Amino acid sequence: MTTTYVLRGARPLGGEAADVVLADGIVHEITAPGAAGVPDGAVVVDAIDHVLLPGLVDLHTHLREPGREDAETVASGTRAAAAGGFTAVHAMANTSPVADTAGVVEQVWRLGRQAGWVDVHPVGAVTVGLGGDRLAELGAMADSPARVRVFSDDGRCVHDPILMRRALEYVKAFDGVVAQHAQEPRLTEGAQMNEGVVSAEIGLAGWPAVAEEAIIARDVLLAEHVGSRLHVCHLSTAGSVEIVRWAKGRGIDVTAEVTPHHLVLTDELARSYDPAFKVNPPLRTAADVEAVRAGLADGTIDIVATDHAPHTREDKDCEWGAAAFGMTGLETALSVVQQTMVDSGRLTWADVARVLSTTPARIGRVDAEHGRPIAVGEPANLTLVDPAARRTVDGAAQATASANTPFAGYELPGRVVATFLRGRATVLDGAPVERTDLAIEGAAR
Ligand SMILES: NC(=O)N[C@@H](CC(=O)O)C(=O)O
Ligand SMILES: [Zn+2]
Ligand SMILES: [Zn+2]
Repeated sequence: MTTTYVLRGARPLGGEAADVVLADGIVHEITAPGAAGVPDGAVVVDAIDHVLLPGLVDLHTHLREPGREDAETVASGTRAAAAGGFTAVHAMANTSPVADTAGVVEQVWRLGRQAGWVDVHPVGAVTVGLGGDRLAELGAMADSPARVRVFSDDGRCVHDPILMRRALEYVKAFDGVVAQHAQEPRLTEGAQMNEGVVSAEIGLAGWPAVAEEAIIARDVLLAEHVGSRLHVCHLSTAGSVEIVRWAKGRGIDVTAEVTPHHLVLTDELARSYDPAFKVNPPLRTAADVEAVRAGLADGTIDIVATDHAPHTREDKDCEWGAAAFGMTGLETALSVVQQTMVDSGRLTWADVARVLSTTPARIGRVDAEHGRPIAVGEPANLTLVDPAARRTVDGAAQATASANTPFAGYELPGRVVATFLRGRATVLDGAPVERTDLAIEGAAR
């Protein structure tokens, strides 16, 4: 038996207040505020002035299992995801072994089900071992119980144009998408940060914007040529926004994501030589930050994806040059979007639902369950947010197993009060709810 929840006075998509009743895994009833009855045993959640969103969907998460369980596991990463308001994540393929076979993607998918925090949708590698020279068994991964629809060599760029072309052609058969990590490898050899004034002044090898833009330009043309769909991972430069805008104007089937960190942080932070700010693609300039915000506001950039990239202390607490690229993001994403886009008036909460739930669910083809309208009969995958709350980020206090947040010590707006996965609370009163029903739910499925 699942608990019934009465969300008293919530504002679906930031609109008019309502009572929203969750029962039997679905949205059971939506009434005027204060009007919903409370059945025996139901839990009433004070949701006055809280925004109710469809559960967030991350198209770009690194869960590190198998292989780097010292940095994150499927269980710890998905617990962090629930704490951040997510109900589904797409787990990137750059694990060890690489998720390039039906066996590995099925393993990750099963670990996600066992953990039960969010729905885990494995991303399949495009090439064997991310090696960039042979296509992986894309069809077998698509046909596996994990039903893979997103394919990516993320961490590496699918550089060979003939392989990229074949991948784009191949995934059409099962309505898949290739998610490209756009990084021209020759132009970025040894690169440590954005190429520009700051890299020149502090003497770190630079990574030019054109290394990203050249690949995006090539790939949108390839996608047009073969009539396939393309997704651009973690777009980070003003020029990339222009290329995607041009491609969409031409009718090319391309979607693009921006990370929370590229919406707010700049390469000025590298002056600290703090590897917390070392990430791929690198933090760019203030002009790029403004361009990606404008691109997200006008719909050129379709979604926000976290690129949650946990790393151990050994891999991060060292000198800049030796440190790993990447930052955690699941537990700060919504707050950063609120601060940069909602509180500044550039997006409404309905837009936030679109860029963090509805559209990522559609791109990843998980939209039968996730990113649904908040309406009676729909699956109760929901996130309740208190936008008036403020909190100071403490890396050590987060649910992720790694502490490499770039936002340590930042005061951010908004707090995830509750997350519901098929009507079950994974987060309540802002804290993850440990499952007591594992055996029962496992059997029921
Ligand atoms: N973003 C990063 O800096 N690192 C990612 C890889 C990637 O997303 O390219 C990682 O796996 O650590
Ligand atoms: Zn990447
Ligand atoms: Zn990534």
